[in-house]
Amino acid sequence: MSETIRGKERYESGVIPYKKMGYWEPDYEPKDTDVICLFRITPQPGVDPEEAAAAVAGESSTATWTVVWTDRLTACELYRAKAYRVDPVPNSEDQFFAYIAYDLDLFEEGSIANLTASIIGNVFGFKAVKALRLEDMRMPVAYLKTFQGPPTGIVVERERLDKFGRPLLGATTKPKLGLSGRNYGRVVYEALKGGLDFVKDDENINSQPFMHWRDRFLYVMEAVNKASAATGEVKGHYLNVTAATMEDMYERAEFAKELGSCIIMIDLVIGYTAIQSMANWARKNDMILHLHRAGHSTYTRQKNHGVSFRVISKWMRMAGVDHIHAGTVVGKLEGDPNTVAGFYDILREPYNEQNLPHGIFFDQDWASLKKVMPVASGGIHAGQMHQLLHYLGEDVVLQFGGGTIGHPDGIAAGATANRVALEAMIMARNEGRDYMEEGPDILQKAAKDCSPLRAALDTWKDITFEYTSTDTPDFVPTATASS
Ligand SMILES: O=C(COP(=O)(O)O)[C@H](O)[C@H](O)COP(=O)(O)O
Ligand SMILES: [Mg+2]
Repeated sequence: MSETIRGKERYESGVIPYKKMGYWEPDYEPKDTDVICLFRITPQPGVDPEEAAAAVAGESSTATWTVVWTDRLTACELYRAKAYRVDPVPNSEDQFFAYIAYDLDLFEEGSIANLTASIIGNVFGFKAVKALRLEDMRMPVAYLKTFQGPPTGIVVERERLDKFGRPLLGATTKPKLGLSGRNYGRVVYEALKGGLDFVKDDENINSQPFMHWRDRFLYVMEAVNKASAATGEVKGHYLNVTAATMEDMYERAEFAKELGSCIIMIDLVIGYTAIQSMANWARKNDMILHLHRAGHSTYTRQKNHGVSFRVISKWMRMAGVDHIHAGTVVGKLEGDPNTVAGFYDILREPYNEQNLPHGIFFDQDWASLKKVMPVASGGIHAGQMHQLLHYLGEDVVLQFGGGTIGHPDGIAAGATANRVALEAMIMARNEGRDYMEEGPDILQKAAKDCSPLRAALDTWKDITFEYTSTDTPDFVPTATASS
């Protein structure tokens, strides 16, 4: 008992050994081949920020709580992570940005599981810190080259779909649970026939008693094929293959392929290794891989603790997904314009320059890894089309679940409203008009010739989910990041 209290007192009085053990090196110059992490650290009261940073460096690399003689049997100077810089977080009393560099030799090639077991393995429960958030990472090109990245990428996806120059349109089938296979297929057919490019399963649709997965796949693909024939366009439905085991997921993915689907879907909750395995499968089978970020808010939402979604975006581009849900700005789920723009930059750019307002702390060369198509989904509707195009750009899937299936005149009308609104906005953009400023007028004009759009605008006119101050980053980043 007395030992435990002494241990706690050591933390509270700031006497923790990691700095002395060599995990704090203010003169360290990170190498091009180092992995660099930026942590937001809230040290326990009384713990010196440099000590806390050294503790995080230690526990996320080689250290334990005391000196071990076996260190001397290793190249410990090389393998120790180095905390080399600590800056106070502007406008905060007790938070610090800590920069930590890790040698490339600490990580197995091409394994997100191995990377994360170090970087987020133990440190988040560490007594030396009250809270800890992984804000950003700089991946060295040498390390990125050991990952294969997205199986398809934005360019090839557009070529396969034969759709260019506009965002793609999708919808999540609703209600989330309960439809039988045949009714489910009807929703899919109507939405595709009405003008959408994709429909998708919801994150929690797998193989429940009301609709087993094979029924879902059969009815959905019948709907996709009929809609393609009726419209002359390539159509798709993200068949969610998420299941309890890899064997089940492979079986479902194979069946999707056999039925001619161009895309399958997985949920983030299946885990990093399972995602990488499904990416390999998609690569071998010429399949687009859609990822729903189910579960991420449990660790991405709090601004002082957890992992930023920009880091998850990086890991997923490396692991290899083609689509990832990345926020809407104007929809029902949290995300301010700048932070969401940062996620989209990470997914779509070949090279990210440091952009502190977007939350991007490091220059990042993506080493030719393909681009991931961001998916905007959650509480969006046709009346927001100008805002969606303005905030999210052209390489994005705009996905309207309630905003298609909740249309008063039915699902096909909901889909048509979205397609007409999008095409009106794209035409305005192509004519060089300020579609953000003129957006509402452009939509009203288009609605004169399109009664489904008229009904959509009348139904959802007032609904915009404004972002609130709690969703904005709680710092104005002024510190210059080094890389
Ligand atoms: O079912 C929906 C949206 O339905 P609706 O369009 O009816 O709101 C998706 O699961 C969420 O968008 C996920 O959120 P995110 O995309 O932020 O991960
Ligand atoms: Mg959903």
